[in-house]
Amino acid sequence: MSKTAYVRTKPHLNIGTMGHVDHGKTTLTAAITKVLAERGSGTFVPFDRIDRAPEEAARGITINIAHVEYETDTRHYAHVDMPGHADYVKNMVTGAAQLDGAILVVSALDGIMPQTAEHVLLARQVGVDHIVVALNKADAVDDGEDAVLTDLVELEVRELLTAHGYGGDAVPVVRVSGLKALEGDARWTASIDALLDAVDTYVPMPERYVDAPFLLPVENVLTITGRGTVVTGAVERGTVRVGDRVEVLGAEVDTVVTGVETFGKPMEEAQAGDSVALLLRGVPRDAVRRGHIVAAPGSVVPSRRFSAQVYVLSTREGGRTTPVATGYRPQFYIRTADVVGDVDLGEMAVARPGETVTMTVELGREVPLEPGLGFAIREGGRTVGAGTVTAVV
Ligand SMILES: Nc1nc2c(ncn2[C@@H]2O[C@H](COP(=O)(O)OP(=O)(O)OP(=O)(O)O)[C@@H](O)[C@H]2O)c(=O)[nH]1
Ligand SMILES: [Mg+2]
Repeated sequence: MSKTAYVRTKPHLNIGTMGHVDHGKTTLTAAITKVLAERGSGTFVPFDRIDRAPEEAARGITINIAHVEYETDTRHYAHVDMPGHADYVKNMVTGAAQLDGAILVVSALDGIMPQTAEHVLLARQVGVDHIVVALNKADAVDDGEDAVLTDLVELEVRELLTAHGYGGDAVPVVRVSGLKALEGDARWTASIDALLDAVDTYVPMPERYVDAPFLLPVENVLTITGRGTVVTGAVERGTVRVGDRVEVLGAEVDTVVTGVETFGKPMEEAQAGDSVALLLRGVPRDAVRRGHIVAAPGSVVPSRRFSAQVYVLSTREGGRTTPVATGYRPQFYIRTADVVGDVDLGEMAVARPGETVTMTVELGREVPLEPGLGFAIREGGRTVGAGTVTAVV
């Protein structure tokens, strides 16, 4: 089994598609890989390979986010295709947490829909600072009367972005057709080129904390027969190499990294921002779970209590219809972890939908926490709040 090693020749960024169900995220993702494959940089990943990641078929585990990789002239990208269904927001939260930028896909035919707004809100909350808009299905609107409607959709999207602090006037909005580009239509292939140019220029290279102690939140755990247990995820900070000692917080095991890969290619050193798979020596498959943290030994201390600033989603945004009070016990999505927590609102006592409040939270188990860390609050399968840790108590 000879595998070509990953050679770092261009800066690496993590981006992804998000947006309402059926607005064309997966089609656009496939189209991007096709257009770039034809330029000679990357492999075409057809639609049905994105919606159904090979891992999902082979192992019967649910990987609700599909990763593809591609290169433009200046950058190497890992791209996640976010599912649009409300049920999958949890995956969006954990997937979006590692995004340096996002492509918001909005159908020019339908305009802003509830999940368009929900994804923008979540993106803001998990720290995605740059959004480029793909006004998709532009092929299906004719150049006459419909053009006015498309202008209105564009205006509406810019307003939505501004309302969430994205400076909507400056955001690139590119009219594209993923479907026609996939069919090889020259006009629409050019629209994908324009979209990629917008991503290349508008999404800046983020600061990578490569000198900090290594930390990787575990997204998935797999077993490779004959090799051992593999964890996957994005390196949040630091670097890791084969032979490095690490600890798995949550599993409370110390181990050694015996393999580092990205997109199936072995790499000498993974660094902050890379999506990787780590082979861990002698760790039983069922000892490690999504939500655990692989870190440089002794570099993080998990805790249970923190104070936070939280925005309680309004009813219109899909949030609760009634206020929350002290004693409220929802699920907290922190990095890739999903932990129950007790809310104490102090003197405020209640928080109404649409309000921003401070609260103290006591989690059901310890997780690594630090000021500035973003999280989502979910209840009965929907997002009801989004917050930021202000202090670890
Ligand atoms: N006319 C037209 N139809 C499109 C375009 N892109 C996607 N579609 C169609 O829209 C439908 C949804 O496309 P998908 O790519 O599956 O949408 P999605 O956003 O990934 O959907 P979910 O993953 O289910 O949220 C399909 O029938 C596509 O063929 C486009 O550019 N033009
Ligand atoms: Mg899809």
